[in-house]
Amino acid sequence: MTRIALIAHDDEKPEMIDFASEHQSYLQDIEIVTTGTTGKRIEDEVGIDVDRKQSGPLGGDLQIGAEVADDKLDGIIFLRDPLTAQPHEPDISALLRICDVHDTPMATTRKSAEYLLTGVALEDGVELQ
Ligand SMILES: O=C(CO)COP(=O)(O)O
Repeated sequence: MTRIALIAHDDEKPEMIDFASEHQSYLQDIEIVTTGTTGKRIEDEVGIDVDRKQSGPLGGDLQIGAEVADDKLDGIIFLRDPLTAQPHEPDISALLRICDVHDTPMATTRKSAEYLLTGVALEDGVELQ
């Protein structure tokens, strides 16, 4: 089963909700893992079930990184806020690094997220509109 992670920093959460709503019909058919607050908002506002880990500052990025280390993820969409310092920056760096180590695709902007999801869906034989 295809499994992807969705993560967004606070300023980027509206963008993530918009993205998840646009692709709701595909996302509801695959497994989604999220950090805590991102996942709560996706569940409440988009209406798809997700596997919610801890909030980012409490270790959620590391929990998702552990899945990458186990090669459980087909991709990560991580809409990062490039203009705000995060208290858990070391965890974020660790997640980026482990994605590089395992060649797990990561998209950090809306447009790259569209490309990533299009590619992942194609591997499932699904053409996103
Ligand atoms: O901080 C985050 C990723 O680094 C996101 O965490 P939340 O989804 O809990 O806000």
